[in-house]
Amino acid sequence: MKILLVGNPNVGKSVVFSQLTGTRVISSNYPGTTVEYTRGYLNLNGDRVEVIDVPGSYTLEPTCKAEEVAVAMLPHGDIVINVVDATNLERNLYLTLELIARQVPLIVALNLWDEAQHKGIVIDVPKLETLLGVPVVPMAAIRGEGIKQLVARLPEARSGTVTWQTTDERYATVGRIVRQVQRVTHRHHTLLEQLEDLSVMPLTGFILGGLVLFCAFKIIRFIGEGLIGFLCEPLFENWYRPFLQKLSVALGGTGPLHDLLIGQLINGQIDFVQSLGILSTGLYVPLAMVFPYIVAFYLVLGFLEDFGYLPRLAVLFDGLMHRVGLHGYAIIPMILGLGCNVPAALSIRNLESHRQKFIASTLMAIAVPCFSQTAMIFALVGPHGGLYVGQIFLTLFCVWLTLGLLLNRQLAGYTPSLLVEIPPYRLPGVKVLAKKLYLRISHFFKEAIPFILLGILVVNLAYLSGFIHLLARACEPLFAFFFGLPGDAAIALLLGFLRKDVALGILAPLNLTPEQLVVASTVLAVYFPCLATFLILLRELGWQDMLKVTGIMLVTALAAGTFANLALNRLGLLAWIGAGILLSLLILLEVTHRKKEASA
Ligand SMILES: Nc1nc2c(ncn2[C@@H]2O[C@H](COP(=O)(O)OP(=O)(O)OP(=O)(O)O)[C@@H](O)[C@H]2O)c(=O)[nH]1
Ligand SMILES: [Mg+2]
Repeated sequence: MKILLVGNPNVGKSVVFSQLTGTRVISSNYPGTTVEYTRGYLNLNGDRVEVIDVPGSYTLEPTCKAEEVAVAMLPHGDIVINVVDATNLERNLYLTLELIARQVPLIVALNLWDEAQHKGIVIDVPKLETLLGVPVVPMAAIRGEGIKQLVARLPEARSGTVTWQTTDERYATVGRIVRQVQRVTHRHHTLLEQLEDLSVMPLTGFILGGLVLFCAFKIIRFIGEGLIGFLCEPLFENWYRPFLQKLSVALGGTGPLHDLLIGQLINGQIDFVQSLGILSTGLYVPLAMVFPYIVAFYLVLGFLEDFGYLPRLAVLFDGLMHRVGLHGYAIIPMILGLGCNVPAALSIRNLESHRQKFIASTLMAIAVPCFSQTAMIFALVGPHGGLYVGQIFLTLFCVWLTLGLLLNRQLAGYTPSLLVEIPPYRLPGVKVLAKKLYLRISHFFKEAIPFILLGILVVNLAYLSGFIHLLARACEPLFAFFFGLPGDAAIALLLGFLRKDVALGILAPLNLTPEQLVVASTVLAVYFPCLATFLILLRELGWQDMLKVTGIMLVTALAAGTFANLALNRLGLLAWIGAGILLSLLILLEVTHRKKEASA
């Protein structure tokens, strides 16, 4: 038997799913969190029943890929649990009536019951049951309330009894039902609701936005540095180093096996960053350099997600995003991409048109560095001064903006306006945040550690076999001319296909100047996403478009690297002034183009 969880976006389907099956999936306070269906199992009176978490959908006449997935799933379900937002009955019942028209065995889970009570919304559940002709179970899934009743009443699922003919009649029916079952009592606005208004009003919105970003950054640094200083460093230095040193001596201090496991000794010592052995650098980079910041970043992101801040950022940035051919909601893949490009690439599916998907994928893959990469940039370049780090991110932002403006001009079509449901602010529970953090960290471990070890292995083999010298010599002229980099940096680019953080780690033993580090980090960020991201984008966009995106990446990498090289090593400020003029021209063009369009 198969049970489908169907409902509007952001009504708590994934939370109900986790409660029913014990399978953890990511839930967040914005529409479009789930874009692929997820399977789990429920034990129903001794039978193993399959439960499927279906992407959110407003209607059974699909308007985007996530909705298509939802509709395609429908014929496969034996029972459909329609999760409904009790605070938003009017909008949600439209889909319920569509489901009833399909004659599927239905049961309604009236979720967010706690929030409805806070808002003074009273719903007459028995009456709703009679009017719809299907069982209705009120619940607050996040606290596990009502889940038991839902399971107990599953056998009662049946096709409903409401009927209508035209679309207009269906709207009228929804209106009639809501009038009969719902009563809203008066109450005062809460502090959170006042904050909701302030965060999208232009002036206060941007001030609050700036404040949020500033605090987010401070907190991430505080937690990240704290974890490194008090946990990771002491563990590695006091506990792991002596063990590794003994192993090194036992292996004779040199030889292929020693190089592979421990790496090169630097001044007779193991250097966790530069030795490049699987057991030294291979574990130190992910666990002591990247992991602490990943924890910090995802903690802060998880809070902002569940609080409901991200869609408000979408509203604030809608204007800017339209200039680069996207609407505000594309800020969500960009922000997710700052964590890991893989879920970001998946979330691009929520954008409506192919044009938007193409632009968003290109911008995200090229100019949004993932947090593993960012952590390594801070670790490697940071000690040389904030100005160098700033240069990398400023260059990436300029690349993002320039490329967006260009793509928006070149690609046919237009960007639809932002139609997004803004969820209410909610104070997230600690347990919910902890679960999400756990999910994302375990994803990091599954994704990162094997690839990092593989990466280090590849580097070692490349050194041992002499391949690296061949590659370096081949790349030497090109790298020296465009980027001012030694040919040896080529191995980093080669590894960037696997993981950007290891690739950056490879730069450490090359004794690059701070300027060279900046150029190399910039090129590494831009030229290609990691393999995992590439494969997802390939599936979303298809071969032809992915080939185009790859072409754009390579050209952009060449341009960005050359620019960084010129700015740092030859022209200095002049290069930035030139870039500024070019960008201003592009923006001017865009503005006049807009004005012309508006007057025409
Ligand atoms: N207060 C309250 N919050 C809830 C409840 N159920 C879910 N939430 C919150 O509502 C938000 C949306 O939950 P999700 O499970 O991601 O919603 P979804 O329907 O899967 O959303 P999509 O995957 O985007 O379609 C999250 O922030 C949840 O923590 C509930 O019963 N009460
Ligand atoms: Mg979901």
